[in-house]
Amino acid sequence: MRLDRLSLLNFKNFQEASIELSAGLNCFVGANGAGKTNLLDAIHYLSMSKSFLMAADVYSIRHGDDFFVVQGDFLLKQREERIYCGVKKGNSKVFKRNGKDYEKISDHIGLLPVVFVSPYDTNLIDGAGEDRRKYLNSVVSQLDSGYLSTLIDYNRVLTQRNRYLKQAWEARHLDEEVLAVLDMQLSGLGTQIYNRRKQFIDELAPIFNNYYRFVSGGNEVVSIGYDSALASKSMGELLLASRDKDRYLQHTSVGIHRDDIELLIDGYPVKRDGSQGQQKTVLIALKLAQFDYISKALGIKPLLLLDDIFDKLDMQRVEQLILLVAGEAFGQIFITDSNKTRLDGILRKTKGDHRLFRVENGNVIQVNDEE
Ligand SMILES: Nc1ncnc2c1ncn2[C@@H]1O[C@H](COP(=O)(O)OP(=O)(O)OP(=O)(O)O)[C@@H](O)[C@H]1O
Repeated sequence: MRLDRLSLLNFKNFQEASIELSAGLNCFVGANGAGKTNLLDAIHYLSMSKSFLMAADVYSIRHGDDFFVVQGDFLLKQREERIYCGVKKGNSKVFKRNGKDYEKISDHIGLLPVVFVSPYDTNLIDGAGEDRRKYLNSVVSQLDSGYLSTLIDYNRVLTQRNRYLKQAWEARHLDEEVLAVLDMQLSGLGTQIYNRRKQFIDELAPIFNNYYRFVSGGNEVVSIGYDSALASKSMGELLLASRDKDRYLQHTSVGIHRDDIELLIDGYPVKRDGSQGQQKTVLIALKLAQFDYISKALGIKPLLLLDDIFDKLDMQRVEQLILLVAGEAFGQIFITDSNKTRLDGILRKTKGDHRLFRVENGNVIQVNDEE
């Protein structure tokens, strides 16, 4: 899979831009605030139908305008695919594949997978459990279209259960049978989600370790695990055991909406004991492992978006990463850096097709390597 052309209209700081991309490595160099991350976010839109920054769509409309359009011409399994995303203030988002509106935009997720490595990923380490669950949900839904609908159903039943607990508290009467029906539905959906997430993390773990070892030079040992109360008890047992507590709390205190990912370095939490460079290496290894996992599961190499990945890393780690990026293991890569010398270093090592672009105040210009 590859993106051949990216066109933007009123997207963030780009008034109008159209870029012909390399099938291999695409390097974007420019000063801070030039719009490099915005370009990667536009690509994220075409894959995931929303901003990587999770912001509302209207914030991606260029200041002073009232709509934006992002369009991409892809080649997927020898077929051309034109993806269009348009957002106008006050209207709902229009998302089209080859000129045809999607009935449900969520049906698009997984068609053109993407892996985004970003400085904003730090919330996967120092953020709340919710940030890590969002990450899990976003990755697994690219792998398995049924997962997203199961998750939507789970959240719907969870809302119903919480509403019922509140009503029962206010009415001073709880019908055990109503709760039992809700619990049964929630357990069935929750167990499916637990199994899918656990399978993903268990299979990701050895790949994650390998990438960490390669980039760090084997200086530390890391591990990743899925942290869930469902590991020791079934969801039905957990709901039953917390029924009294939930009545008083008026919400559901157990379930997969409380789960987390555990990241350790030499046996201790990365969040507490990892240095900034180690934390960054963990995030990069996690995302590269995700890339391998998705490639194998879907039989397509996702687009790899690498935003400012070298910051905070020592020379040895930077060199190892350059080896990875310049190699043949990944498909189409998009990499941003404010340091042109570093990008030149990567381009010199790259044997395959590549292009260098300069980004300046919302303009993108293709330049020759030696310029
Ligand atoms: N809706 C918008 N309309 C106009 N400009 C916007 C909008 N949203 C963000 N910007 C501008 O985009 C710029 C940030 O772009 P971006 O994050 O892509 O920079 P960058 O090149 O990646 O910089 P850095 O090297 O610092 O990471 C800022 O100048 C910001 O004001």
